[in-house]
This record gives sequence, structure tokens and C-alpha cells, in this order.
Amino acid sequence: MLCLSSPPVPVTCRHLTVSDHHRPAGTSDTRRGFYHLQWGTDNKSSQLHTTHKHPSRLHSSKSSGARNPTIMASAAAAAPDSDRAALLKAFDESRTGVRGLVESGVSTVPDLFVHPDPYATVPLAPPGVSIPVVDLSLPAPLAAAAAAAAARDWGFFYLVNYEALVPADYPAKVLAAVRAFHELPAPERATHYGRAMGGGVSYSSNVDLFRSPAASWRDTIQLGFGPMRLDTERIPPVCRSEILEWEVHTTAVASAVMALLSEGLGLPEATLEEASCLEGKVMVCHYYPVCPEPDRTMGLVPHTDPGVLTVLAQDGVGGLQVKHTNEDGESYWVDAKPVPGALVINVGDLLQIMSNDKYKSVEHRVVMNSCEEARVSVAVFFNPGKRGESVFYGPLPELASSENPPKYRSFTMSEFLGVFFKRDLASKALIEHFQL
Ligand SMILES: O=C(O)CCC(=O)C(=O)O
Ligand SMILES: [Fe+2]
Repeated sequence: MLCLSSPPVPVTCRHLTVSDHHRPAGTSDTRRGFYHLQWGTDNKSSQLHTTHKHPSRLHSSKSSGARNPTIMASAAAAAPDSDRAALLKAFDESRTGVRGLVESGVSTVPDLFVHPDPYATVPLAPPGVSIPVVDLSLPAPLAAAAAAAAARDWGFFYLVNYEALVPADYPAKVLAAVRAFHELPAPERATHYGRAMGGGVSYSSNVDLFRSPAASWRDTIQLGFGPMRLDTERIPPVCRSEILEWEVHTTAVASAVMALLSEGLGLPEATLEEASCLEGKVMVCHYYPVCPEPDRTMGLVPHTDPGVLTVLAQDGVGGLQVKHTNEDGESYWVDAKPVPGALVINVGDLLQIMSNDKYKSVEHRVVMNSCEEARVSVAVFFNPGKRGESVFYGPLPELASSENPPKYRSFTMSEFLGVFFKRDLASKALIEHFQL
């Protein structure tokens, strides 16, 4: 099925780089920033400053011995761009992330993290609305039908009864280990801090810190598991073995889900796996610290995941929301509440393209809540692992017919990635770029 020269019809795909896994979605409320620096940028950052009308609320500290004095000393006036750049630099050089701000006693959300109106654009879902559940213990045809319906109608689902693939103490063990890292004493954390993916691993706050118009309330360890090999010694020791183990378990889960989703397309269950979709892997271990003013910032801005499939484990705190449009065309944010024993699975842009729009890659975001506890989540993004200039991606050829013509043109992965580097495309959905 993989094609080695320019194809007459689009064929299936191959790789993403180890750290490329997000894109900004195309709707207006998503242009404020996006998760991964390498997926592009947003040049509208100056807009943010015009919304900062209450400088006295922007920076404050209950503690005179704060660790980030520069960030907090600028309370006197809303920051012009040059000051903002200096504040960002000071924040980054503190090397302790948002957690460091909280440790130093901030009692308001600093200016850098204020989002103009995190909640304005789309309402919350009515009570009782939830993303669907797929039970992996059902007979394969039933599970495949449920997964396909969920991927088509929601782009998201809870996966339950996956115990045959994952030891009973996971994912709790990896979530606890990631929390332990982010809650290490600041000087210890700081020794790991850095934006470069040295050896395939980085720990920093806001991968797009210097490009997004507003920073988010989140620190992240990021690990590239493939196609390049990661230097395991670069993983902080306090969470190393758990992260390595979780990578193995999520791969087993993703393999099972890809089989269901292939079957749901009416194709052999090995289809997505044979297209190398298990081979490019990025894991992000997020920590969303307790926030003094949860409604003035965001944990993660609305975005879609650009790869094939995402497997997410979250702790009990909550904050993930999925955008859903119902049969009447009404859109709202649905809480993907933590469900004990459930993983959250979502479709990425590449799978939407490969499935010729049968499956949907939908926007999601993380809002801060007023819970007393910091939130931890671990997402693993599965992308095609193989690459090459003569290898093309697009709707799976088996799905295209005269009644169902391909909705996307084929493209190489370097073109796919290149789209993200073009500023003028930053506000346009990736998927639209390849639409026929
Ligand atoms: O933390 C979460 O629940 C979501 C994370 C996410 O969407 C991402 O990293 O792409
Ligand atoms: Fe995401």
C-alpha cells in the first residue's frame, strides 16, 4: 500500500518528526497560540496587550522573597512588547516553570499568562453530555463498530476494559511519577530545564512561550520515542522507569485501537499499523499547577492534534474539554471528565485525512479549575514513523472510489511539516491546506 514514486492516486502515509505533534486549529478562538513551537507561529501577539486593562491585577506576590522578582515587580503598568519579551526571558531563565511561580507565592495570574477571554466563544455543553465509551472487552466487530462511530461523531472516546494490555498499577504509576518530577524542589527541577530536545527529551514551560500571544498555565516534559531513538539517560530519574514502561503499554493500546479503527473503515485490521502509524511517537507529560485565578488563563489553548492517534491518561482533577457539534449544528465544549479506569483516545488530523473524512480530528483544550490540586496528564501522540521524499500520504486508496472520491490530495511528510513553518498559514487549518 505504500508508494515509492509519485502516485496517480493518493496513497497512505509515513512519518512525523519526533517532536512535531500539534497544530493550531483554524477557528478564530484558536489563533492565540498552540502547543508546539515547531508547528508554526502566530504573529498577532501584540493584540493581547490591548486587552490588559487592569495592570494592578496582573502581577502580584504574597511573598517578598519571591523567586521571580522581575516577573512580579512589573505590576506598575501593562507591559509594552519590549517589556513583555524581557518578562518572558526572565520567566524562562527562572528554569522552574509555572510551578515555580506558584511556589514563589503569586496570588494573581501574571500578565504573561492572561488570555483575553478564555471562555467567550463557545458555550459549555448542557449537563449529561459526555464523550462516548468504547469497551475493548467487547467482541472485536462490536468494539470496532463502537470505535468507528465515536471517531466519526466525536473524534474522541473513553477506552475502558483495556486491562489485558496494561498492568493494573498503570496509568496511575506514571501519573504519580510525573507529578513527583514536577513537584521536585525547584533547584532540582531547574537542572533539567531546557527547550532543546537534547537526546529526544526536554522539560520546559510552554513550548511556544516566545511565539504565542499568551502563555498557558502548564509545564511539560516532552519525549520523542520515534522514529529516532531517545537517550533514556536524559529522562529525569524520578520518573524514568515509569515513562519507559508507559510507552510500551500505550503502544499496545494504540495498536489495539488502530486495529479497531482500521476495521471500522472496512479494511484489514493491520492497515494503520502497516502504514507505520505506531512508529512515530511523542509523549508529553503535562503539569497544570494550582491557579490563583483559573478563569483568566488557560491550561492548553484549543487545538487539534496533527498526527494519527492520541492516547491520553489523566489524573482525577479534570479540565480537558472537547468541542462537539450536535445534529442541529450547535457547538459546545464537553468536559472529558476523569473516569477511573478509562483512557482518552482521540483522532488526529492525519487520520482524518487517511480516512477521507470518515473519522474527525476535533478541537480540544484544557481549562483551569479551582481545584486545590495540580493536574497531571500524559499524552502519547502516534504518528507514521517512516519518511521519504518519494513517499506520499493522503486518503487510503482502498477508501477512494468514484462514489467516494478522495477529499485530499497526496503530500509528502516534509510538505506536511513545512506547512507549519509558514507564518501565513498559521491561522488556517492544516487539513484545509490539503483539501481538494
Ligand atoms: O492535558 C490534557 O488533557 C490534554 C493534552 C493535549 O491535548 C495535548 O497535549 O495535545
Ligand atoms: Fe491535544
